[in-house]
Amino acid sequence: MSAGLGLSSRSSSLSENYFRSESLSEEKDLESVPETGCLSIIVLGASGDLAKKKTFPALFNLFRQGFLNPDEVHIFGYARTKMSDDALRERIRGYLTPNKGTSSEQSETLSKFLQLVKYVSGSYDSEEGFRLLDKEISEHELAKNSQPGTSRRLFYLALPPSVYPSVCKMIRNYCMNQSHLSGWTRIVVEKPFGKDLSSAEELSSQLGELFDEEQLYRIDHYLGKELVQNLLVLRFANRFFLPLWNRDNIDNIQVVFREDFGTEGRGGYFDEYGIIRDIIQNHLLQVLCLVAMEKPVSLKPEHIRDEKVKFLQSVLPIALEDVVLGQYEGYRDDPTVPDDSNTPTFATVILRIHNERWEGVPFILKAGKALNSRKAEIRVQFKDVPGDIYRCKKQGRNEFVIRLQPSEAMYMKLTVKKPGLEMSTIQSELDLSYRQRYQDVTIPEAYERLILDTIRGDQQHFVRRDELKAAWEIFTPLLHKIDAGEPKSIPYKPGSRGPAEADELLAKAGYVQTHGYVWIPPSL
Ligand SMILES: NC(=O)C1=CN([C@@H]2O[C@H](COP(=O)(O)OP(=O)(O)OC[C@H]3O[C@@H](n4cnc5c(N)ncnc54)[C@H](OP(=O)(O)O)[C@@H]3O)[C@@H](O)[C@H]2O)C=CC1
Ligand SMILES: O=C1O[C@H](COP(=O)(O)O)[C@@H](O)[C@H](O)[C@H]1O
Repeated sequence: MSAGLGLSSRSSSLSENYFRSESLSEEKDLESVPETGCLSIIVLGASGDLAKKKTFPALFNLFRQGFLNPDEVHIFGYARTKMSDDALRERIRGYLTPNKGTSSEQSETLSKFLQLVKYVSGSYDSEEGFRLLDKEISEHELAKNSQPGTSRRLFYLALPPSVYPSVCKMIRNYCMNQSHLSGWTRIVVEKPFGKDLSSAEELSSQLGELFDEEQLYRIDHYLGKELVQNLLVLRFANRFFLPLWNRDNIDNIQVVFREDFGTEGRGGYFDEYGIIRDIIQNHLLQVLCLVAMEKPVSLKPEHIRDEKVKFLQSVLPIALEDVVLGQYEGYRDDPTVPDDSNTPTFATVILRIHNERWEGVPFILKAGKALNSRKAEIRVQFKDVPGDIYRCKKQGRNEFVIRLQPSEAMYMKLTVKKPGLEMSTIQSELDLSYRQRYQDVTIPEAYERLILDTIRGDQQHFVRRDELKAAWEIFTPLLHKIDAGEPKSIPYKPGSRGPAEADELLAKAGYVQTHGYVWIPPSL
């Protein structure tokens, strides 16, 4: 097994007993603390959708790349569903992508991983189940001769947030590692973290009474995506961008999420939350913070998160004329969705920023389900060239596009001379397409990277409590209005671009769409 995530220059393997060993560790000034205890990863809600599709596959990928040492690691699934260890293994087996190699090597790796997985059944609010879980974990720790106090326990809550408080209480009361020496107990919680400011604050207080902020990892998987992780490097390690990244040069910025499928199978959950809580308030806003925040004092996680909070606090209250909501036709056919639901499955929201760098620049957040394509991207549109002697304005503006998925890429749309004898101009691009440029690199899944960060104790890519509060402060007034029935969601056809009113809002905000130019990801 090779340790090949490309994250560490010194040592990437946990078997070498270091955490926080990223190549930037000196710059980050993070201590490298040797860890000798065994590691138990407990997936609560192991019978669920996220666990099988994301959490276990991420653990398997870390295992096959050498980041989880079988001599130290044990993985426990926990849920109410009654099943055996083998039944859980069978449930997740089909979601674990084999590594390269012969088929016998592949099946050997798979079965070694599955042997690390055990299952404990119990409820989320009873002492009995958690005492049993603790017993199983402790037996594993003893079997590995882990010195008391050195073992590490990572609890991953792949559960509906309604049960977070009771589960955290049970962990606190019955399953804690005795955290002296270098051991620890860490809790990963999934979004949504609340439904609005007050519910999020209540949840934060409940969890805050049980665990220190350093023990809580609020995961937002967009922060684990390769091109999102690249944003600060791009902005602060390149001279190119420093003088351009401001209101003098940039006309507008969009962060866009599109899916070409609806809420199939998740209608009940989705109708309670809607697209703003599901995607915009968390994933897109987190991306936006990294696009727009000021340079942090250093790469220490707290310095980075301080800057994100400052940016969030400079967002002005959202005006209703800066919002367009949509709902795709057929959404209400789902039996779990009420016939009169106004829940948006599409939204365009413009944020306005009150600070020196961004005053007057609209930040357009757009997300939709059941649209004509699946993609997520950041689009930075520059102002027109003053004194345009080539009269190329009609061809479109300079844009810098960061394609988060699919086909990770960064490209700059610019005007060039059309090759040939005539002196005329066309739009073209400088293109850094990852699949072509980094052919030998497998881009890790977001969850892989974030679970590894949790094991290493690096909270940089997790949402801090004050950051969460600031994010809810921005959206709560609008969400309460939508919950009360206004503004209304405009119907749109599945497979379309969403409501035409959204494009009109973009044009009003100053976005100039380029016609006739399409970026095509290069093929190998
Ligand atoms: N699925 C996804 O793609 C994503 C999910 N998330 C978040 O991850 C978390 C888990 O999501 P997901 O796996 O889809 O959820 P599921 O609905 O599949 O729930 C996970 C498990 O929790 C238990 N459970 C379900 N409902 C309840 C309930 N009302 N009370 C107590 N236990 C319950 C069930 O286990 P049992 O009955 O066996 O105890 C179930 O298998 C959620 O917070 C979700 O928002 C975030 C991003 C993407
Ligand atoms: O958190 C969520 O994200 C997924 C989209 O994730 P991606 O990594 O595939 O872009 C979305 O489908 C889901 O509704 C939402 O809860």
